[in-house]
Amino acid sequence: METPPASRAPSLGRALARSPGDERPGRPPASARGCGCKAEVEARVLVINTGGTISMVPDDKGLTPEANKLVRSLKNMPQLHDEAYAQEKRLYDFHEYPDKTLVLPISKQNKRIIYTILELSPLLDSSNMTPEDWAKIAKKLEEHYEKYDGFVILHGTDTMAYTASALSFMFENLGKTVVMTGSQVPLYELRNDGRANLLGALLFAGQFVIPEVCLYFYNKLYRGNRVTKVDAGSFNAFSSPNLPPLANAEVDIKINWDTVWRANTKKKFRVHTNMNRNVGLLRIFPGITAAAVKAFLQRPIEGIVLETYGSGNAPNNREDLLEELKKATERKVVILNCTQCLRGSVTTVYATGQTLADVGVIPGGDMTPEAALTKLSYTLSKSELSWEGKRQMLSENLRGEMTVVPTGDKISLRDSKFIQVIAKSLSISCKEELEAIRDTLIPPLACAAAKLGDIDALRAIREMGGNLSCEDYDGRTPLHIAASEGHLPLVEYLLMSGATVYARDRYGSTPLTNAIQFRHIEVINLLRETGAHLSSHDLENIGTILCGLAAKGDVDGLYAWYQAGADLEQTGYDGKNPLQVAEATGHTEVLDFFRQ
Ligand SMILES: NC(=O)C[C@H](N)C(=O)O
Repeated sequence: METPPASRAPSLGRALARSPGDERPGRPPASARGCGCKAEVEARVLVINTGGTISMVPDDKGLTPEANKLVRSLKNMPQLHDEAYAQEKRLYDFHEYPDKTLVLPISKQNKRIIYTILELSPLLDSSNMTPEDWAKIAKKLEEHYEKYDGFVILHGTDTMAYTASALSFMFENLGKTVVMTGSQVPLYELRNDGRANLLGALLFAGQFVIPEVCLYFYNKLYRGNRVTKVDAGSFNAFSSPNLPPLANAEVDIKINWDTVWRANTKKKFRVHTNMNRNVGLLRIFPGITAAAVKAFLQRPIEGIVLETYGSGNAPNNREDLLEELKKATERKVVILNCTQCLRGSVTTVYATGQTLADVGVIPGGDMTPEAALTKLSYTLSKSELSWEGKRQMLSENLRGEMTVVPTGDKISLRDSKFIQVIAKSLSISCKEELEAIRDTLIPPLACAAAKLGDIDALRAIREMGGNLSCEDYDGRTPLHIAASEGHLPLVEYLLMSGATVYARDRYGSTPLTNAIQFRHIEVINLLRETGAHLSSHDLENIGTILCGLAAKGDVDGLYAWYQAGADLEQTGYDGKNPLQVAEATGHTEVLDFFRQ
């Protein structure tokens, strides 16, 4: 999956297009390899194992997940663990969970993915999963959110689409990559799909910032709340009928960055675990009785997903049925309309569909039943919202779970004068080449606009279809530049436009470390509010850095690190802390700062 054949000639698109937000650089050059020209970088991924076929073994009752077996087995699989590297770097000496930590062989992008596997207890066949288990997964991830660059959740395939959908709502303001995966055949069998699925999931979680709950299966990365299990007997078990995959991992990994969902927020990541369980799925069928519908809608039910025919149709000649639905909505039961079809959307083109809207049923667009049910459960648990507020929330696109047709005039790539002029002078007309030009020109343009603090220019770039999380040749994003320059309104605008606070440039800097470097306290505070934090990489040699600032009497520098969350009592290489250094060098302003 990782290595393209050497003989393939680079296309114009491949040569020009650099994926925005691509390839998190992770750590700075820790050691140079081979010729010394390419530095190896590390990323940390947390794997939460919940069970499923991937970790099952046969017993007298059939396949069941076996606890504590996965790490032991993976240690013997060279494709998934490089013991020589672990020994050389004394990985087990430094890690919080030495007996649960593994490391992948070096990837083609020169990344070392160090991963830790934590298991939930008991491991479950996913048919046994409940909303309490979703909450357990969410809390485990929240507990470790700041310590890892990305996350993988191992899960059974049977209800993976439900869990992926539920987690997509439960994770509010998600800024890091979460990839769910599993397998159809246990990883311990000779021929299985578990190894490839786990490897692919780790590579996505460790190398790219795709801030969504994704589902990786059979070489494809999907948006988790768009999938449904469609095949019980194939490795190709999932389908995302209404949204193309976020990425394909074929000879090359190709990420469809335009599709990646971004939280567009200044708020910090948090999990919402208290889902409402008084929800249900009701699939209508020819001849369904009003008594059955009435029974289904009885208290304590608070909301249902009504699975209707075609583009959202139900019989409009069945007064008895419509009466039950109307009575339920009058009792404030929320009814969300989804189609029984695998592909397509609920509309009101037919009179039979309009009738449902008339009795208060909310159109669910092209949501899968799994997404609709979990969205209902999430929305109904928002006790701060009124009934109307909940209905409103259900019709909004919260996590990319439904397709919203954009209103207003969006300037398309082809309409952009600037791109047209360039394309014309280069005699380019095909869509792929236009896109390649766009992706090449947008990073420097967006970074230049960020330097100038020009929000209008960035707005225009965004309207042209440009991604404001794009990186220039050094991996620097507009947010890095705006943070370095201290342009607070621009930082705010970028965050609200989905820019990631976790981007690292090729020198290992994040927008937060740039803001520290240039002492932009308000920017530091805003980035921290949005969830930016110092990682173990940023804190390498922190004691020595702080002592250096104390020795120079640089109070602003110390304050910037303090605001960013650094511990000012760290000691430098000689065992002294910044306060002791200030005392020794007689910097009274630093001493005053520490005494405050
Ligand atoms: N392939 C699988 O993982 C199926 C299994 N029954 C589960 O969902 O846990």
